[in-house]
Amino acid sequence: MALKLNPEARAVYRDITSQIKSRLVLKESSDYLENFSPTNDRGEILKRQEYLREALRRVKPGLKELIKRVRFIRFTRDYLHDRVLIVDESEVETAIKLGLCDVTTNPEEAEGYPLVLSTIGYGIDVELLPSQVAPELYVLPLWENRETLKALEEIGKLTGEGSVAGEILEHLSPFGEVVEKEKLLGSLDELIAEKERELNERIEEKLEKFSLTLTGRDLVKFLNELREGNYEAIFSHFREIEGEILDMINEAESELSKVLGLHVELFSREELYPVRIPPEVVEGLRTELERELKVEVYMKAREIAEKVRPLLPKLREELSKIRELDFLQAVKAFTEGFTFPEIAESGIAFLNGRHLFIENPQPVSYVVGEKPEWFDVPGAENVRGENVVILTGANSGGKTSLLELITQVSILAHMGFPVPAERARVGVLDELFFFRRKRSVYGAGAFETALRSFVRSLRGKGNKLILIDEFEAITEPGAAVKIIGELLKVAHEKGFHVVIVSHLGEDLKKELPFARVDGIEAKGLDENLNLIVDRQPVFGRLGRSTPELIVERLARKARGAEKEIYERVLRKFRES
Ligand SMILES: Nc1ncnc2c1ncn2[C@@H]1O[C@H](COP(=O)(O)OP(=O)(O)OP(=O)(O)O)[C@@H](O)[C@H]1O
Repeated sequence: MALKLNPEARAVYRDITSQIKSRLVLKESSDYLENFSPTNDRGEILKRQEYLREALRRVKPGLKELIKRVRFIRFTRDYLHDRVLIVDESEVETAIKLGLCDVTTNPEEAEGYPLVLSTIGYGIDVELLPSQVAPELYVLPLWENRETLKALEEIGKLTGEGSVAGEILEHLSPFGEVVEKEKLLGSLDELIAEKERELNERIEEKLEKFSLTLTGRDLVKFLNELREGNYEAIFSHFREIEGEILDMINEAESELSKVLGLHVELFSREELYPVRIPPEVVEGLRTELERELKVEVYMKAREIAEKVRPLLPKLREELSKIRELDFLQAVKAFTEGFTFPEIAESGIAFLNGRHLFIENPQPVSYVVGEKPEWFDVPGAENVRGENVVILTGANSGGKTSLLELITQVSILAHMGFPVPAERARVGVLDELFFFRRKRSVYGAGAFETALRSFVRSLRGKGNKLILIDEFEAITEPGAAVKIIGELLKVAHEKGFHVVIVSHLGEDLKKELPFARVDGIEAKGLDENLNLIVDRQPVFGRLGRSTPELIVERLARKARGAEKEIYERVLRKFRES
């Protein structure tokens, strides 16, 4: 069952999960976090710990960067309008069910489709399988996600778990040729216009040179031939240049043919200069190229799909594992330096716990309930396994922060996560209550609400940890001692664990012999009159309050009559 959290404990849980979520690369991975919601099942906690201990080792430096390159490859079932499938009457139903393209039994209806597939010999032979009818649907998503495949391959190497992505990439590589051709087809107009321009330029150059050779001696020869009526010689002169131009045209065409992978004849032989390709010829070429390419793409895709299909289940598995890896890298980053707590029957103890949301916190060691043998911090001899602790001490000493830290450690432990401490032991809880001090609300309404929440937390049985931040602020001190005293007795009788922040430590201690009183103390004042606080509570000792320290400081500094008065006040403090 889930560990029950009251609203303020739940808010701490939310803070923790949003910290982890902020370290995820993929939004989808946050689903994983839901498997780790706090539980009161000891076996489950231990199972999660065991899993995380192992799994967090798989996270290696650089993993996050690789995960950033991964996109989820979606194979969608599209209806392809460029093909028809000719089948036998008996196969029609199955073929239509594939839902991949038009289906017919009549070969005549196949006209107009660039791609004709058939199970009965009227086109490219296929079996009624998606991978044969529409192999592009397998290959294209993979081709477009080569970056993801490369990342998966590297992740496989990094984690040592291997990957099928490398093999898939190898199979895919021949697809590059047809993709190149598709690109070429897209820029056919520019390609041809460029060739046309280039060719005209070369012809023009040739003609210019030709006109130059005609000057001088050639001109005299030419005139002589003209006079003699030797037209044949004149024509041969021109034919020579005509031949050269034709050579150039042929050369240009064979270059284009090579690029397009198809024999083309584009330039008119009638009009040699300027050469010009009529638009309808370009269109004709485009149609032909498109048709050829369709078949080529299909054939290549089919060949590749055949090889790649058996690898897809493993690829899917790898992709879904990416979420897990992403989750793990986020957890690892968040829990850097944390330790897995021992899971015990009850109570909570930790050494050098570090508050999650205070920057550079002073580490604090704390224990509620049974004291582990390793809990040997200074003053630990004053800890006697008390279940109920009253936390007292200086203003802004860190009392609230300590309750928060206890909540954080408890929640993380119940998630099966490591906790921010050097060592920790956490008893399995059924319920965790955290009551913050209600700062701005005063009056009977606030008191009533607070009292009701407190009492409600004491109902029933089970393992409970109840953390209460200064209850008396909303009632009179005298009444508070009576109320808190009785309620803590109930908690004690029921074996619940309680930490309550109170300034009434002294009075409560008299009422509650079973409780321990801890104190967070100011070590003194710095040169700016600021308190120097030791965040580590002193076990079994009331925390000196701030006013006392200030009086002490003034008493030390003052002279004469004033000093005497300060000392008298100070003595009053010391008496109690
Ligand atoms: N372990 C710690 N290390 C460093 N700073 C801390 C630590 N604990 C608390 N602080 C800082 O001390 C300040 C006061 O803390 P907190 O509010 O917990 O004190 P408090 O004793 O509950 O105060 P109040 O008497 O007003 O209720 C906060 O700014 C907090 O960030």
